[in-house]
Amino acid sequence: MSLTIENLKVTLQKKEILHGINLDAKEGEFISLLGASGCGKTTLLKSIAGLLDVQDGNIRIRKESVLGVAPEKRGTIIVFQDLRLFPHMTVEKNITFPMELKRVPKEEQRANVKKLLEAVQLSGFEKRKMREMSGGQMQRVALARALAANPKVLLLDEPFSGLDEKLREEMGRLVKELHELWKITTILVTHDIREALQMSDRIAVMSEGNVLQYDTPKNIMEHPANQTVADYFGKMNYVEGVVKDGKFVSGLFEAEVDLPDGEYKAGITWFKKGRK
Ligand SMILES: Nc1ncnc2c1ncn2[C@@H]1O[C@H](COP(=O)(O)OP(=O)(O)OP(=O)(O)O)[C@@H](O)[C@H]1O
Repeated sequence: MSLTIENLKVTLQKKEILHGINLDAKEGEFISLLGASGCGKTTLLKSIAGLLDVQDGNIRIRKESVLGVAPEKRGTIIVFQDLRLFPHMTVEKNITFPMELKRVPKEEQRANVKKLLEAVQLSGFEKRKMREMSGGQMQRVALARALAANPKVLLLDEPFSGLDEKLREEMGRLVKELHELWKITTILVTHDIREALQMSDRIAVMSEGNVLQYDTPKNIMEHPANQTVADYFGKMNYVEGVVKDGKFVSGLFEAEVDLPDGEYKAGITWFKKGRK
């Protein structure tokens, strides 16, 4: 469902952390919050979920303000980096937990678990104890549990950052696949520029409690709003692509260029011929 954040100000221990954030996500959009450590990404996510008090501004889900609505009644679910699963319980129990709270009938719970485990590619793992699962498998269970709550807005707070690069990419692909299928409005917090570019419809680049730019990956790459955004994206090593007829095309962004045809590597402000 759609999400609108209007002039949001949040103060923690007498220090203003968010200075008037404006952001909107259309129904089914995939948004990333990108920015240096401490810029307020988690604070924004927790505010949306109702885990922090808001001093000024508004948060609307499907046009209705959710300020004052208890976290469990907002229709938001956060998956944190530490996952917060119950290690002594089975996979099934972990996933049915939100359904128990909603008093979903047992039969329906079992059918849902089956469907969710299929979705996260863990069919047959119902009776396994959480502590017998690998890191990547736990991430999948956490995702299944989040989806079990049937959220209006799914909030992902760097859920893959503890994984090695290969697993991280795998999880990224899975989340994107699930998003394509279920179209749940999703906000992902990440430090990883490449992940944000690959996964998002739009990216909010944050710095020190403000949003510096909120736009599609393509527009941000082609027209960074200011030097801070350009420098931030400049840290990304490169993307690979092809120049044909004056146009550079890659999986991440496209740009008009005055270069001969061929394969190129590109940073935000440079192009280098060849793939080496
Ligand atoms: N409970 C709190 N009380 C006081 N200050 C806090 C609290 N939680 C976070 N902060 C401060 O708020 C600022 C933003 O923190 P936040 O966790 O939102 O940043 P972040 O962008 O998510 O960082 P990271 O990428 O490292 O997770 C930081 O300066 C942090 O020290």
